[in-house]
Parts: sequence; structure tokens; C-alpha cells
Amino acid sequence: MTIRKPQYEDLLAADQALGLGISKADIQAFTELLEEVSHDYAIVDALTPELPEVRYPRTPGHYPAPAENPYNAWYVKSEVKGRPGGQLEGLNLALKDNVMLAGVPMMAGASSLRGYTPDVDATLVTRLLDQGATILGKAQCEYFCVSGSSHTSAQGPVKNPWDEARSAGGSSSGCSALVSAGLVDAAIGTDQGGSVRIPAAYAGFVGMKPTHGVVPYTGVMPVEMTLDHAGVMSGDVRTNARVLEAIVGDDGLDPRQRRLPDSFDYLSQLEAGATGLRIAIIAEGFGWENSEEEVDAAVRAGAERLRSLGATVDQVSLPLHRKGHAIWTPIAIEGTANQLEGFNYGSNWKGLYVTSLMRAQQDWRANASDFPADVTSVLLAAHYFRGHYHGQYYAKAQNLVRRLKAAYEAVLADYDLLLMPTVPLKAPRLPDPGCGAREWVGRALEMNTNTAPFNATGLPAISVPCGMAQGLPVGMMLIGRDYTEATLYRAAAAYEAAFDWKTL
Ligand SMILES: NC(=O)c1ccccc1
Repeated sequence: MTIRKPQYEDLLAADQALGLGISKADIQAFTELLEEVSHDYAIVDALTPELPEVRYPRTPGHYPAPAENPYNAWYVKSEVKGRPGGQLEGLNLALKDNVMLAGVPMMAGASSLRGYTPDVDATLVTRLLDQGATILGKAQCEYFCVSGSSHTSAQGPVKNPWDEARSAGGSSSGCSALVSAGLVDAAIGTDQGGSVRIPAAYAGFVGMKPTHGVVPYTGVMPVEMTLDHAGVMSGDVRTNARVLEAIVGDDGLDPRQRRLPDSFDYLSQLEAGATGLRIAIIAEGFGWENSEEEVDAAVRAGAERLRSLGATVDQVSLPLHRKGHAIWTPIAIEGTANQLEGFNYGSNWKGLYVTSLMRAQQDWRANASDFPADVTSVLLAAHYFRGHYHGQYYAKAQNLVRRLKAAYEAVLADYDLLLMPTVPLKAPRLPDPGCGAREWVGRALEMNTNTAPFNATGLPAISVPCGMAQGLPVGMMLIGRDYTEATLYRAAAAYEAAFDWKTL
């Protein structure tokens, strides 16, 4: 870029727009005064960008033809091999298409980003490659990550391998189909309201949303900083724990990371069994208006099986859980709009700003007429509520998150884990493209009442397949105190080792 200095006419227009009431003589004075500011901008413009180094060779890859793209799961395929001899050697991974892999296209499901190629690797990508993983490509993502289903990508719907007429869940939708079908060993998803755990429940695999900040979000396209989490999706618990262990820890760039533990060990407790674990079934996680009886029953049966393995299992009432999704809503709505209107990254924090993404997105409004109805609905809501209440509901909700987190932590003072259905329903049918806004938005947002509170509070949560209902998988969610991922994995591994959930 080169800086174009503001001229007299530019400042006249700015004066009009801002209503500053500047005299003509002063406009001329400001035109001269701003020469110095422009000079500083020009210096910044000429400096080499300060971006992390990209290691490990890769090619742009290719867009797979339908015949080599089962479930419409991939956006682009490009094999990137990591360092030989690491902890993840031999594992084939997919990245959700909002995780930056330099030199390989990324569109986050959005037509406004078609043709963009990032110039950095996310920190987590570098860590995966440092540990010897092979990255096979970028997997479809719901449009701007706004939906929990799999019908909103501008690249078309992603199909559930259990029944191709059904949703694979989202917004990590391509990762869901790839992991569910065993086409990759694991995938990196992101979760702002349930987007790692919902797919895990709809498509029958393990989905871990770790504690907020424990995985650096650096180099991942943000939605809302306080809700953004990167997580791991995999067919089995051990693979999940291995991959998470490789990507956690401070990278010195992500303000989401605070007071992290000094070290992480997710593997040594994997075979410790369930004996002695104290588990609280949260009554309010069941019996939502859209809860399916067989889903609630399968999850209660799962809790009973954990009891049979030696865990203490009690039912506990936590009334504020019923309001958790409502507390999440203004943060998600206004946060998503802030991200679009605030040039992806906003301001007021130190860390990595990927300016190439900002440039690619600068004309997002030109694509607003092809936004899917769920994105439109978020923008309408944000415009209305921010316009009338000037961010005060976002702010009040952020303050209420502390009360919500304290309520979960009060139960977690007496129990190691909370337990509830991940989602109230089994994978629903994908809506017709022409279904209309009501059906489209309903399918996109109907399922995250249990998952979203743990984005707002940041508590770690895992979805584990616990059984089947009418031929479809059911997910059981376990939640722990901050940084107790090892305990979540321990309980999940005990369940997985003792029961073959596909036959239950
Ligand atoms: N991005 C998300 O996690 C999400 C999940 C469900 C509904 C909306 C958003």
C-alpha cells in the first residue's frame, strides 16, 4: 500500500461527517498539520510487517472435485508434513477453514473471503507441525462460524456420514464429517457457542473444547475474543489428548491466555478409571422445550454407566444454567457484529493482527446480500440492540458471566465434573436451500443451550459419544473446573474403554 495524504476536500468531508463545525481557515490549517501524521503513517507503511515466520514447505493445494470430496467436507486439500520424529508423527489432521495455514486458501464458509490466502500459520499449526503431524487440508466451515449446523457454508452443505440427509453439526462442519467417517485421525475445530461439541454429538466422536485461552487463538480468524476457543475433534479419547497436549500453552501473543498452568499432562491419567470421580448430573441440562426424550434417556443411562465404573454420581440442581444461553446471546450477537464492523480485530489489545485478512474482508458489505439468513439475523439483532442500548447489554452480560461461572464453580467445589446432554436433540435433517429464514435460522441455532454457557464462562467441556438413539449417535457432555482437561479425558477414556457406544 502507499499512503495517500488527506487533502483539503477530505478534511472538509470529515468535518461534515463528524459535525465538528470547523472554519474554512482551520480546515486549511489542519490539512497542513496532518502532513506530520501522514508522514508517520508513511513510515509505518514502509516498514516490513512484523509477522511470525512460516516454516515447513507446502503448496496451495487444490479444490477437490465432488468425486474426491465425500460429504462435501473439504474446502481445499494440501498436504503439509511436519518435523519427523515428533509426538504426533503418523497422525493425519484437518484444520477448520478459519485456522490460517499460510499459502493455502481460506474462506471460513464466506463468499466475501473467496480467493483469500493467508500469509501466516496459526500458532497451533506451527505446534502441530513441530510435533510431526501431517496436515491434509482445510475443512468446510459454516459461514463466519455463525451456525451450529452444517447447511450455511457458501460452498454448500456438509453431510453427516451416519445419514447424508442429516446435519453433521457445525460450525466445524467439515471437520465433523472427516472425523466421523475416519478420513482423518483428528481435526482442529473452533467453538464459540458449541462448534466443536455439537458436531461431536451429531456425528458420534470426541470433541474437546478446552479451557478458554489454553490453546492460543493466534492466527485463527476471530469471532469474539471472549468466546473464541480452538479445540480438538477425534475418533478416540487418547488421540484427542495427544493432539491437545501438542497445542496448549502460552505463545506470548494471545490476550485470551491468562494464568495458565506451568505444565500440561493429559496422558498419564488416561487409564486411571472412573473410580473415585465425583460427578454431578445437572438437572437443568435436561428437559428443554426441544429436548428429545431418547436423548435425555441415553445421557442418563451414560451417567449410570459411569456410576457402574465406580464414580459417585448425584443429581444436582443449578437453576442459573437455564439462563446461561441468554447471558451468552448479547455477547455472541454484538461480538460477531463488532468483529465485522471493527475490521476483524478491533483494537485495545496486543498480539497478532493478520492485516491480510483485514484487507480481504474490508469490503464485506459488498457481499452482505448473499449472507445466509443466520448471519443476517445476527447483524439485524446487533444493529438494533447496539443502536438502542449502545453496547450496554453486551456489557451487562459480560458482568453476569462472573455470576454464571461462580454458580458452576460452586457445584464444582463438591464435584469433579458436571454432566448433561451436549445437545438436546439428535442430528436433524439438513434444511432445503429454499426453506426460508425461519427454518434456516432455526436449524442453525436450535441446539446450543447446553454448550454456549461454557463458551461464556470458559470452563472446559468435552462431548463423548455415550450411546445411540434411533440409529443416530448421542453425545454426553462433561464439564470441569478451569484447566482440568486431564480429568475430563480420564472420565471419557474410562467410558470409552468399558463400553462400545455404537452398540448401546
Ligand atoms: N460458532 C459457534 O460455536 C456456534 C455454535 C452454535 C450456534 C452458533 C455459533
